[in-house]
Amino acid sequence: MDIEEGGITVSVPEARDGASEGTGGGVFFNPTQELNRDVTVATLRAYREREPRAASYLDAMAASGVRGVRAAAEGYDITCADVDADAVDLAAANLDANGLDGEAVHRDVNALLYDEGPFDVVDLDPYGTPIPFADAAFANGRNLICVTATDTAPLCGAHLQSGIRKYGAVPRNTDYHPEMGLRTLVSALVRTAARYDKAARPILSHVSRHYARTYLELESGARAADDCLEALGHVDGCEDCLWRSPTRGRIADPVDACPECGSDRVLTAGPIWLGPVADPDFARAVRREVTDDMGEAKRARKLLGTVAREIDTPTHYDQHRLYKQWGEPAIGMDEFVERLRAAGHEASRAHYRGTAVKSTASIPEMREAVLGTDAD
Ligand SMILES: C[S@@+](CC[C@H](N)C(=O)[O-])C[C@H]1O[C@@H](n2cnc3c(N)ncnc32)[C@H](O)[C@@H]1O
Repeated sequence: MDIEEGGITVSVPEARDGASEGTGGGVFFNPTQELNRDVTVATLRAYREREPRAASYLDAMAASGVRGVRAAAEGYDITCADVDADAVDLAAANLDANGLDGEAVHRDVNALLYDEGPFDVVDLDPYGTPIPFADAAFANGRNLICVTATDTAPLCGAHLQSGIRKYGAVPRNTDYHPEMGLRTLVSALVRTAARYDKAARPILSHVSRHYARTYLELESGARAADDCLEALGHVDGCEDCLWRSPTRGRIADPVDACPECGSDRVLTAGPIWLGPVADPDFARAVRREVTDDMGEAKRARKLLGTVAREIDTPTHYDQHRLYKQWGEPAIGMDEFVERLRAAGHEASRAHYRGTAVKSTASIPEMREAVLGTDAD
């Protein structure tokens, strides 16, 4: 069937249960990833202003080619790659049908990157973890690496051993799992880039539905890579009172007991990325590039606006859980954030959950700020 997305028309297989599967069910297409693709296109537009030399775009896992076709329509010099021959034929036909130039190649993207790289922008959009493709992408990417990861259970510590194996980090299953997942992913990608003497800094990231997406800008040089690694660290967190303590530095020095409530239920996660996951100015620039021909324009603008305003903390608190702990009825989120700010604390909402609040205040400070009474 034909679908319209962001001003282009592409032929895609019939979707079953939201997404068509690559194996046995034809070429993969997931209509619910339109938000991801709309944000990608807006990012490619904004990135051109930031780095005018960026011209080539590798849609490394093209499937129907919808992402690459949309990038071609933006003027990028695109290559669509896939190991599925049907996908390559479909991507080529979709480029053709839209009158756009570009290549569709039947290649394993790891081999392609080493044989044909470098590419200015490399977009990894695999099934599950991107890690099998990360070395080739960072070794052969020049400016921007865009990465989707859908294996949220390993990333956020719900499947601990799998997370440790794939990401070379200890992710913990905390109640701030969107941050945990995203920062475990970025940690692994930053360490991968460092192997090639490159700094990889996230300039935009979001956690939406069941995936994390991050855009990492590259800077070549051993010193830049070293500086970037300084933003890795670990977080100690108490499962009982929700106390959390992020510490930068590569060597974890975990605590045995919570300094706030004395509980020994303290979990240490790391190395995770403790630096910024987005550049607020770039997020605003991307937001300005969202256009009304995008099917998810409304959600994309809301998401990017919240990302731009989000404060830079590696954890968040769930407002309902805080009020439960305090034994008080919850107030509205905007009012909650306002009261924290009025008391002099940095505070914001988070883009991934309506009840998530980010703040530099400790829990006793938050309680004081919003209830006007200190913790017992
Ligand atoms: C999730 S789909 C990509 C969806 C697509 N980017 C979109 O926006 O609709 C993953 C694709 O990766 C392809 N793939 C898996 N391993 C690959 C490899 N080593 N090299 C190139 N493509 C690969 C699969 O055949 C599948 O088409």
